[in-house]
Amino acid sequence: PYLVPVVILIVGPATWVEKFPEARGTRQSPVDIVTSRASSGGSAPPLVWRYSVNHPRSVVNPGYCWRVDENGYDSELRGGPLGSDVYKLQQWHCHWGSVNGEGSEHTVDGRAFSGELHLVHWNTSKYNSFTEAAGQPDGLAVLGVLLMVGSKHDELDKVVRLLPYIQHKGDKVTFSEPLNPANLLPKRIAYWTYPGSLTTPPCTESVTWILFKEPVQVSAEQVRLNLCYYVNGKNV
Ligand SMILES: COc1ccc(C[C@H]2SC(=S)NC2=O)c(OC)c1
Ligand SMILES: [Zn+2]
Repeated sequence: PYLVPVVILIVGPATWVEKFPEARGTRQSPVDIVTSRASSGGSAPPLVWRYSVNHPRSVVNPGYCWRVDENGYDSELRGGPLGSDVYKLQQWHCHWGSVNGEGSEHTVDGRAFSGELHLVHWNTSKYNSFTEAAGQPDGLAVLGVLLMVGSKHDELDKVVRLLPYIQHKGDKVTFSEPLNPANLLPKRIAYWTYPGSLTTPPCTESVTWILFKEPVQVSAEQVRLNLCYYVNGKNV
C-alpha cells in the first residue's frame, strides 16, 4: 500500500502556544459562561464608571475588527471585583461575526452572540502605563458587552459610519463628535466576572473580565457594515 502523506495543518489559537507560552496558562480567555455554575454576586461593592465625552478619539483598523483609542483622556472604573484600585479606559474595540451571526468571543451556556464589545481599562493605582499594566495579573479590567441584532445603536453608529474611511490595516481617522462610552453599556448592569487573559496573542493573564449579562442591540445593517470591512481579520 502506498504511504499517504499526512499533513496536519494547525492554524489559529492552537498555534499560539508555540510562540506565546502564556496561552498554555490556567486563566485563558475567552470562556463559555456556564450560568448554572456562576455564584451569586455576594457582597461585592457596586461597579462604578465615569468617562470623558468631549474629546477627540481615533478609530483605527488594527487588521482585525476596529479599535477606538481614548488618547489618554480622563476616565475611571472602580468597585465591583476591582478592590480599591482605579482603572482608566485605554481603548475599546469590537469583535464581529463572520459566519451565520456568530462572532462573540465569550459564549453563554454554549450560545454565541453576533458580536462583542471590549472596553479595555488599566490599573492606574498600581502601574505607570498601559503596557506595564498589561503584563500584570491585576493590570487590566475589560468590560465585555454582548451584541445581538435588533434596533440600531446610535452611539455605536458614530464609529460604524466611519468604517468606510479605514478599510485598510493601519488606517486611522480622528473624530471629535462627543461620544459617551457609558452609552455602549446595557441598561441593566448585572455582570459575570472572572480572572482571565487577553483573547489574542500574547494571551497575557492580566485581565479581570467583567461581562454584562444583558446583550445590547445593534441593527443588521450595522453588523453588515462591520462584516463588509472585517471578515476573518482581512479587509474585504
Ligand atoms: C497588550 O497586548 C495586547 C494584545 C492584543 C490585544 C487585543 C485582544 S485582548 C482583548 S480583551 N481583545 C483582543 O482582541 C490587547 O488588547 C488590550 C492587548
Ligand atoms: Zn477584544
